[in-house]
Amino acid sequence: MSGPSLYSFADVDSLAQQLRQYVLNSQNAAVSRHGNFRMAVSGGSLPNTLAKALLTKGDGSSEDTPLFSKWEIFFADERAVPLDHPDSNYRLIKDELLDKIPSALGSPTVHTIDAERVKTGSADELADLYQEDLKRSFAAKDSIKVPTFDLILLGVGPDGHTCSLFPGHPQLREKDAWVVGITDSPKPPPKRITLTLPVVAQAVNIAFVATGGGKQDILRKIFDTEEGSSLPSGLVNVEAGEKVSWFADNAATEGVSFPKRSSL
Ligand SMILES: O=C1O[C@H](COP(=O)(O)O)[C@@H](O)[C@H](O)[C@H]1O
Repeated sequence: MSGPSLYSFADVDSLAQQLRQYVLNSQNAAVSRHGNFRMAVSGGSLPNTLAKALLTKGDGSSEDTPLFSKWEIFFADERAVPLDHPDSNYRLIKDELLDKIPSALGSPTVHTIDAERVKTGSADELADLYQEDLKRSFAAKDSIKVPTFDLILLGVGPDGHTCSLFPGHPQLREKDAWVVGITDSPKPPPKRITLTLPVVAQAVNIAFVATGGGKQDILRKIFDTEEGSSLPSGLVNVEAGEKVSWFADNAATEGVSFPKRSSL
């Protein structure tokens, strides 16, 4: 299997344009395969860029139209906070994207963390409940070892974390569970749930979005050093290879020697 693609664009607007094309290609292929589009999203800076990509007017063709009523949105990771809390990844995607989708385009089905149990449930209980939700969507008829998302959209932290999989954390080695809880996230808030690495690597397509000069050091580490391939984001590159695309701007890729592409 060959490696990931690293796309580098002049600015966030050009990145958003290409990200739109990539997401809609993925949507169109998924809808032809099985009638809907099952995607997992991250929090952090991603929802803002994703909204830029999806809320702009397209060229009006059927290939360039988001079919939101066929979308099922899951979370690559979520913080164990109420859904209206400022730290909630759901709240972020709701504020940035979901609330701004014109009603004529339909609305996605969104799979949130269990809102009733979020305050009192342990991280493990919340992870189990979310895994049950995934089972209902992905394994309703068959028993499957790992769910196959059509697309997973990821961010990367300055330490190389992605989802809520942090460097050196035991959850990174999880092989069986689809979703795990964590109570000691080095980035606040500490209590979270996250998809596991085998679930991320199984997706049909996986895209990282990394913008701004603040991502330079970590991108250099991930793409140009041995050490980078053992960080959580680097492990996604290793495990999923050519299924992985990185959407970055030139500010983030400055100084990265790994070959860059400038269009899809
Ligand atoms: O805590 C988190 O951080 C990562 C990276 O966020 P960014 O702001 O550096 O893009 C994010 O992907 C993850 O979903 C979030 O929970």
